[in-house]
Amino acid sequence: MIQVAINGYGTIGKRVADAVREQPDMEVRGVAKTRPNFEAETAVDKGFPLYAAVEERADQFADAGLEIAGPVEDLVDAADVVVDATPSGIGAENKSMYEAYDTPALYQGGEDADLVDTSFNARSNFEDATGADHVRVVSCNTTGLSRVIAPLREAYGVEKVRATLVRRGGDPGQTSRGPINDILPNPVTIPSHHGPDVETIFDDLDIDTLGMKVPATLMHMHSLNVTLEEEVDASEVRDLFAEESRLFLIPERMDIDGSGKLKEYALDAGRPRGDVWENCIWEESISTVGDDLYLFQGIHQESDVVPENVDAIRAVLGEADAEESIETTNETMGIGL
Ligand SMILES: NC(=O)C1=CN([C@@H]2O[C@H](COP(=O)(O)OP(=O)(O)OC[C@H]3O[C@@H](n4cnc5c(N)ncnc54)[C@H](O)[C@@H]3O)[C@@H](O)[C@H]2O)C=CC1
Ligand SMILES: O=C(OP(=O)(O)O)[C@H](O)COP(=O)(O)O
Repeated sequence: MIQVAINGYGTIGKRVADAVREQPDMEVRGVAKTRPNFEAETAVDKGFPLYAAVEERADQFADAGLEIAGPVEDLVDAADVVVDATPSGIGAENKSMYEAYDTPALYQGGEDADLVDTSFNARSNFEDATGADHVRVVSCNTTGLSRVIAPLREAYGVEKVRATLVRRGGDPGQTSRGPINDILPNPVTIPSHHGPDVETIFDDLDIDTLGMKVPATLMHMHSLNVTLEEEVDASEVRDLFAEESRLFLIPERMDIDGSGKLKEYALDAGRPRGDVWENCIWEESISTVGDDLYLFQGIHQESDVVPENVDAIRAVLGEADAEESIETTNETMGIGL
C-alpha cells in the first residue's frame, strides 16, 4: 500500500485525503494542519492521524481536545509520497523538508512551475512524472484547459488556442474574497498566467488566455476558441469528447443553464460536497466555423484537480501507466456523470 501524507488540509487537501482513502493501492498515512478548526475536527472524526504542521502551535490542538500524532516531519518521514496542499508559496518553503526526508512531493497549481521537475495533467503528460521527486499538479483552470486540448491535438492538431476565463471570485468558504458587486479584468494584463501555465503541459502549444473575476463562488466558466489544423464537423468533436472520461457533455435535455444547476445536479447525484470532478461542456455550445472550434465549459475549482493528484501519486512512484491509473481513480471516485 502506498503511504500518502497530506500536508495542508484545506479545500484541496481534504478532498485529496478522501479520494486517496478510496484507492485500493493507497492509504492516508496522516494529514498535517497548522491549527485546530472544523476541518481538523473532521479529519479526526474520519480517522486520519493528525500531525502538527507548525511545532510551536502544537499545544493549540491539545487545548482544543484534538490528539496530535506528532510533528509534520514524522509524517513526511513515514510516507512514500507527500501531497502538499498548502496555500500558494508555502509549498516552495516546504520543499527542503521533503528533500531532507527523501520523500517525493506533489505540489498544487499555486506554486511556480520552476519549483518542480515537471508539471502534471494525467490525460496529457502522465509519463513525464515517472520517477520525478517534485511534481506540480497544475491549477484547476489549467487542468480544465489541458483535458480539452489533449484530445484535440491528438485527433486534429491545434494551431492556436484562445480562451477567456471567467473566474469565481473565491471559494464558498472564502469569506474574505471578492468582488462582491463588480466584474474585474483579472489580471488586466494579457495574457493571464493560465496560457503560459498550459504551456508547461504542452511546450509547443500556441495559446493566449484572458482572465476575469466575477462575484460568484460556485465554478469558473471558460469561453474557448481553438483553431484546429483541419476543418472538422462539430458532431465529430462531440463524439471525440464523449469518449473522454473526465469531460462531461451537458445534454440539452437536462436543462442545465449554468453553474448553479450544475452544482445542484452534482448534489442530487450524491456527489460528496457537491463536487464536479469533470469539465462540464455545454454540448450545444460545441460549434465549428471553418477550422475554428468554439465551446463553453464550467470548471469546478475545488475538485477537478483531485483525481489528478491521485493519478500523480501513481505516476511519481511508477505504480501504473496513465490508462490504468485514470481508470482506477475514476472507478473508485465515481467519475463519469
Ligand atoms: N481552491 C481552489 O480553487 C484551488 C486551489 N488550488 C491550489 O491548491 C493549493 C491549496 O489551495 P486551497 O486548498 O484552496 O487552500 P486552503 O487555504 O483552502 O487550504 C490550505 C490549508 O493549508 C493550511 N496551511 C497553511 N500553512 C501551512 C503550512 N505551513 N503547513 C501546512 N498547512 C498549512 C491552511 O491552514 C489550510 O488548511 C494552492 O496552491 C492553490 O493555488 C488549485 C486548484 C484550485
Ligand atoms: O488556481 C486557481 O485559479 P487560477 O487558475 O485562476 O489561478 C484556483 O481556482 C485558485 O484560485 P485563487 O488563487 O483565486 O484562489
